[in-house]
Amino acid sequence: MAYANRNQGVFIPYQQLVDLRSLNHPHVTFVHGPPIGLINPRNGPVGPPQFVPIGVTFHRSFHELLIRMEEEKSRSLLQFMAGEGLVPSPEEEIKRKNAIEKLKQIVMEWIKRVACNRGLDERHIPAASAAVLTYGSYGLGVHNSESDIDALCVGPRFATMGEDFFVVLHNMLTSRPEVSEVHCVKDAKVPLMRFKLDGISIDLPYAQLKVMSVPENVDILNLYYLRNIDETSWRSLSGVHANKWILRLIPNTKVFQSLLRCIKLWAKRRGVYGNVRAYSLLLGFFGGVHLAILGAFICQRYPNARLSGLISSFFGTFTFWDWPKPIILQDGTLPISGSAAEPRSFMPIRLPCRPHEYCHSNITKSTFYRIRVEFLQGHTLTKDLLRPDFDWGCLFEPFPYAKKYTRFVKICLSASDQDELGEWVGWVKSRFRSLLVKVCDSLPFCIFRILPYLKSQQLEEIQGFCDPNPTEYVDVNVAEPNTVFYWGLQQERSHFLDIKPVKDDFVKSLSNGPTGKITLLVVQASQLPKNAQFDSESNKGYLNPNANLN
Ligand SMILES: Nc1ncnc2c1ncn2[C@@H]1O[C@H](COP(=O)(O)OP(=O)(O)OP(=O)(O)O)[C@@H](O)[C@H]1O
Ligand SMILES: [Mg+2]
Ligand SMILES: [Mg+2]
Repeated sequence: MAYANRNQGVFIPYQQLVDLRSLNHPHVTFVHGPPIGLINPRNGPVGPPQFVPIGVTFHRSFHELLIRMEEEKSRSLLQFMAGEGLVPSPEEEIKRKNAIEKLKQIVMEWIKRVACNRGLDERHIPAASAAVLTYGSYGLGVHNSESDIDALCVGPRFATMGEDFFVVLHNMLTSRPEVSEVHCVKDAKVPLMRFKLDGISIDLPYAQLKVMSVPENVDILNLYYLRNIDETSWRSLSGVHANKWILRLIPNTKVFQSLLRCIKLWAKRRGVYGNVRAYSLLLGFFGGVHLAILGAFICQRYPNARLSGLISSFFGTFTFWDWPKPIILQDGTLPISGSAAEPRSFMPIRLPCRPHEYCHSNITKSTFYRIRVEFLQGHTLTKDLLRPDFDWGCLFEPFPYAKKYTRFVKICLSASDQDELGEWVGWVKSRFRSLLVKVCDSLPFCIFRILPYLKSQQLEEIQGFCDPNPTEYVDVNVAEPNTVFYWGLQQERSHFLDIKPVKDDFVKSLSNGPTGKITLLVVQASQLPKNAQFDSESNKGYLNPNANLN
């Protein structure tokens, strides 16, 4: 909000200044608050009174000029984004809509079959109904052609997760010709089935409501439907809840969507976005939900700002944020007092739905550092957007791994066919955290359980820093289907890293799951495959999960 006054110009309070703080212009005057004196209770005032700046005033014509320039920068950013081909084409959108319609039909067929299997009265079977609700980036309208569709299957009281969802619906899906690569992720915080429908990746968790029939357009914010539901269903519903709240709490949906698209592209290019698709696969970086809440937070703080100003504020705010102070969207309720509800996380980000929980996060010391450096770099680049030589391209430069790190840990996962590889990679990724850091906080306190962990070997512990680049590559020199990761290692530490004990420890943590081959090697930057797209020069295809490395 700006306070206009024809004589004095336009006053903007500090909290609402976007990227103009660095301006040193004759038409800008700093405005100070009333004098604040330091008082010593015994001897009276100490030193001269302090004047704290509370904002700036702009000469009206200069202010208008700034607004025009900000609008111009916002337009050029939108053009840049369109050039990146991030917005799906109308054909792609139709394909997605059709896939969702098909999924809804399959789910309807399924629930009638379950009603039959469960011996429901014949008269009730035609009325048996379940719903499919989309959320995630698709629900927020910020998906691109690489995004999955996150869809929640909501079923009635007689359809169980263990039997009806993971067995009956699973079998129905695998028998359809248009469905492929069906995987069950049962041991995640939010259990789900993951598959491709007409080539589009779908994540499908399940929530069971304690009602006999779930209408197609069920309002899951209505307390009637939420009575007595189990904890897993609550967690599964939280994605849809969070989306609904975010869209309710932001002042302008269109601007929010543009901002979120931009910061997702930035995070992907800079290697701080994990293409996670399940909570347990988060590799210490942001997932879509974290960025959505950070973006919504900035939109709430600067309700009248233009896109370019929001980008600048995004970096300015989070560079100087007093982490681990949590990010909480204003929703009209009072903040929870005390820190009891806050998780022990480097960057707590609270979900905007009730009960208030925090986004699950696997941020480690190394990834926290990486993210903060990226925020700072973003801030340095965008704090003075209005300078004439500013170019949006510099913000979205791919992170130059080969220049930043001299050594990498190469993790190669392979299996005899693509399907097995999918299961194997999913399993290994869900355990990746224990390759980076000690994971013993969930163990009950028992010295015999903890002892082996005290001796254990994790990359961050041994090396002090490890950058788990989330990009997945394929090594064409390996005959079997494979997925390769290259994680950057700190330069200053000793060049010697005995990878064998690290591998042995990690392999131990992989028992009790799907099997496949794993090799761990330390390679020099000069040994990276020749056309590896690790450098900022190669732009397109950098994040292609199947980028060819040879
Ligand atoms: N760590 C998490 N904590 C809480 N909720 C999460 C978490 N990860 C995912 N979710 C829920 O699952 C939804 C889908 O997650 P997903 O990883 O597919 O992100 P997305 O926002 O859809 O981005 P993308 O375009 O990369 O798919 C999120 O919107 C969120 O509601
Ligand atoms: Mg998604
Ligand atoms: Mg997903």
